[in-house]
Amino acid sequence: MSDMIPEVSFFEVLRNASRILKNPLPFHHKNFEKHGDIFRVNLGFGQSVIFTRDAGLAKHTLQKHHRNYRKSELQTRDLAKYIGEGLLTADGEKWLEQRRLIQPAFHKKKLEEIIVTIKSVVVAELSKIKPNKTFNIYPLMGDLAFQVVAKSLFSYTDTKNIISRLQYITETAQKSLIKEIRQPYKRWWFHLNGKIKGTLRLTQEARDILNGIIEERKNSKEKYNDLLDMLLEARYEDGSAMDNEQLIDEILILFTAGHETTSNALTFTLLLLANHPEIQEKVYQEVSDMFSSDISAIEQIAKYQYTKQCIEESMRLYPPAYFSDRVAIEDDMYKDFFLKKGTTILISFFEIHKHKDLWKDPLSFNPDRFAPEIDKKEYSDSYFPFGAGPRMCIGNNFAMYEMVLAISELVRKYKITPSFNTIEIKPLITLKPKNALLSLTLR
Ligand code: HEM
Repeated sequence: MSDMIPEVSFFEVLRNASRILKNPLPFHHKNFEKHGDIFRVNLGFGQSVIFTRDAGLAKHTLQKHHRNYRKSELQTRDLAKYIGEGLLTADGEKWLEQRRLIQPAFHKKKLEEIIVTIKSVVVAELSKIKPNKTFNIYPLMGDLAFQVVAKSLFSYTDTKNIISRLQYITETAQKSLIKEIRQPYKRWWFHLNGKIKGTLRLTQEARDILNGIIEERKNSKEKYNDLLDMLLEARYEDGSAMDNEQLIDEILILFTAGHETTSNALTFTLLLLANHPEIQEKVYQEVSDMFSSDISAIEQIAKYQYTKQCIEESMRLYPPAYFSDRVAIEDDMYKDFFLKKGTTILISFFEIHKHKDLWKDPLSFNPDRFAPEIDKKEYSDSYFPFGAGPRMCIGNNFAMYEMVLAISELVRKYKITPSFNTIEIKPLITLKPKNALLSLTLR
């Protein structure tokens, strides 16, 4: 039976191999333009992957027919190697059990309890800015995002050096993983030269550090109302709590899932605001007006609507999680397309977010697309910065709170000017900014 899906030959893949390794996005785009919104890439040796920028197929796999799909081994087994089997990397029953257990800690009402911590970390990190100098803002946003997750978890642990060490280990493990995924043919060499062993040693060190923090907290009579307390108090249906090993897996997952994505989104938003002074001015009007009445962090988040729209529009143009994948568990149909059991579908959020049939003037930065008077239905089926369906990002509200606070604090204090020509991207596991050179002058 023909599945009706046009195919990109293995020869084409080989011919473009070095370009794909550097940056696969232009190859994807060229093929979407040539073949339409769904095509198959032949990877040789009987292997193939379906690529899609069909928003309907994205919804089909992630939401409407999600029971017929699981994540690929790349997103589960490979990623779990260093960060363990937690929410992001687990599948099936284990995932569902963990999601039910952890979801309440990320509920908006619960997050309000840690918002003061988030804001104080944002303010402390931004105080490190040296004004009137051109510098790369990306590392600062990386530190900010890591500190926010870490302090939300362990608000009152004396952890300054410990947190830096955990950040170093998380980032090193991520870099090793990218190397292994991008150069699978060199895996034997990474084993031989001790790179893989070295990374595993580092992640074991992180696990030992976290075990110490958890034990200390369990033995303490104090209540801190931070994420760690919430995770320690969470109970499975049978009344039991997570054991230390599972808790450590989940903490490492929160570090990994919550830090690079957020720092990418923050950086891209700042680059776009630098390039669009009139939009930056509108954000400044919003945040400087409100601040005169010295409102609380939670009120800031509610009121800084235009700031939020800028972040949403930035994640449309530069979605930090720029793709996801799913594998069909059983044969399935989508429209006239046959999706055979075992087929891997790679969903390009990057392409969906810029599809000319879905967005007007798709390449322009226009935060008004997300204005409150616009009916959400107009874009909700074509906009996936946090994914969709039951596996949608658990930290979406957390991330939005953090980003609104960071962008508003920054724009209120500084005028942002660009020291780059065009915004360049580095598509790795997440979509990273390449040249985040900015100059910040005190207002
Ligand atoms: C701008 C920031 C963020 C973006 C763009 C983002 C994006 C995403 C996306 C697209 C997914 C779904 C992946 C899929 O279905 O294949 C996801 C899942 C997840 N995210 Fe986020 N995320 C962000 C911030 C955060 C934060 C701050 C946390 C936690 C503190 C977090 C924790 C998670 C977890 C645990 C999952 C797995 C959920 C599950 O499978 O049940 N993320 N994220």
